Order: sequence, then structure tokens, then C-alpha cells
Amino acid sequence: MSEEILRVEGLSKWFGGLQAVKDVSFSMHRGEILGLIGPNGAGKTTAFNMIAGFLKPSAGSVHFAGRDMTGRKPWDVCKAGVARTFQLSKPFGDMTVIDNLMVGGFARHTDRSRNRDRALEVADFLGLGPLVETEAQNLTAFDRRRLELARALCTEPELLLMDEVVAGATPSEAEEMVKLVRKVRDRGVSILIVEHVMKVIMSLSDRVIVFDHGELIAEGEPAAVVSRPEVLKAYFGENHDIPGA
Ligand SMILES: Nc1ncnc2c1ncn2[C@@H]1O[C@H](COP(=O)(O)OP(=O)(O)OP(=O)(O)O)[C@@H](O)[C@H]1O
Repeated sequence: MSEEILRVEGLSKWFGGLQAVKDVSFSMHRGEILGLIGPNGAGKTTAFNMIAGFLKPSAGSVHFAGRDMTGRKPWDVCKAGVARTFQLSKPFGDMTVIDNLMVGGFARHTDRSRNRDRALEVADFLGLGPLVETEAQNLTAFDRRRLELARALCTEPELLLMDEVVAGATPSEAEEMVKLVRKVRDRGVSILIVEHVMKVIMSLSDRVIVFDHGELIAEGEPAAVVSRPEVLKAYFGENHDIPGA
């Protein structure tokens, strides 16, 4: 059995009277791609933000590589080796790709030449090599996504939290992004991915967990999980009638 990289136990979040995440527990092992799915408002982003340190849990714990990171700030979580991507990439538009990437590196190390080398290597790795001197504001939407992923990799993460990587992408861009995510995993980075596009989740994930109304309702191998009655009910309602099913 491979080593555990993430353990979430009894994680809960209240927003006033609304419990967005309810006593959720799961774990990930090193090198795994875990898909987190569920209908709108299921609590995926809230759980994600608690793991990344952007929201303080109301209850429960988050352990990363054996260290208790519960309620720690995003920069501490990042220093511990957890990076995240945002659905909406917001690079420093008037800075070049390489400078944007070096900002990512400085989150972890202050050594400028090490950060530059790392940034160049990551840019090459993700197909941004020819664009390193381009201002970020002149990149295509897809290259901005690459930049978002590259920026996260420059912090040298062991665990990468990815939020909706293909939202708004064309089918061929989505395919390209799936390949890039696999390449990142093949470098040894574990990946927790929140994604609405089922095709992407099904082809990328080793395992999926399903949230509904803040609860974890199913967990397992992708094809088996998405055909479970409780998962179909969460997505399509009680009297679901799926064409072709
Ligand atoms: N800061 C907040 N204050 C109050 N309620 C919130 C806050 N953030 C989220 N919620 C509520 O918590 C619930 C879970 O939201 P969350 O965004 O985590 O769901 P989600 O599964 O990520 O949804 P989506 O797929 O639409 O992004 C929703 O009812 C949402 O309205």
C-alpha cells in the first residue's frame, strides 16, 4: 500500500445556519488522481478551500503528509507542499510568462536563479517554452490555463488541488489539458481535482468521491461510482430517466 498524502477527517463548515460541508472524511495516497464531483452547491469548493487554507473549518481536521494543517493559512499550506489552481486564471498581465512563474517559485524559495531554472523547466514541460518572454495578457485563454498550472508547479508541490481545469475549453483543449494533468501526475504529484465535465473526470481519476448536500455519498472507481443509484439520484433527482442508460 502506498503512502498516504492527504487525510481529511470529520471536515465540516457552517456559513451561519447553513452547513455547506458535513462531517466529511476521505484520504488520498501519493501519486493518486482523486476526482471530487457532485451537483451545484454540494460543498466541493468549500471543502477544497478548507484543504487549501482559504477557509477555516468549523470542525474536523486536514493532515498533509502526516502533518496537521487544519486551519493553517494558504501560504503555510503552500510551503508544506500543497498548491492549487483557480478556475479563473488571473496572471499579472503586464508581466512576462517567466516572471509570473518566478512569482510562484518565490512562494517557496527565495533563491532567484533556482527559481528561474525551475520556471524555465516547468514552462518547457507544459509547452510554454516559446512563450516565456510573452506578456501574460497576450496569451490565448488556453495558454493562460497552462500558465495557471505552471505557476502552481513552480511552488514544487507534492499535492495539487485543481479547480475546474476545462471550464469553457474547446473539446480539443480539454483533451490537451487532460494530457497535461497526466504528465504532472507522472512527475509524482498527487492531484485532487474538482471538475464538472464528466468525461474529464472519468478519464483522469483513479478514484472519485461524490458530494451531495455537503455529505460524501459515494467513493470508489469512477465507472462504478457514477452508476450507483444514490449518485444518479443526486444528479438527476428521484425519477431520473437518462437517455441511452
Ligand atoms: N462564503 C459563503 N457564505 C455563505 N454560503 C456559502 C459560502 N460559500 C458557499 N456557500 C454555500 O455553501 C453551499 C456549498 O457551496 P459550494 O460552492 O462549496 O458548492 P460546490 O459544490 O462547489 O458548487 P458548484 O459546483 O456550483 O461550484 C452552497 O449552498 C453555497 O451557497
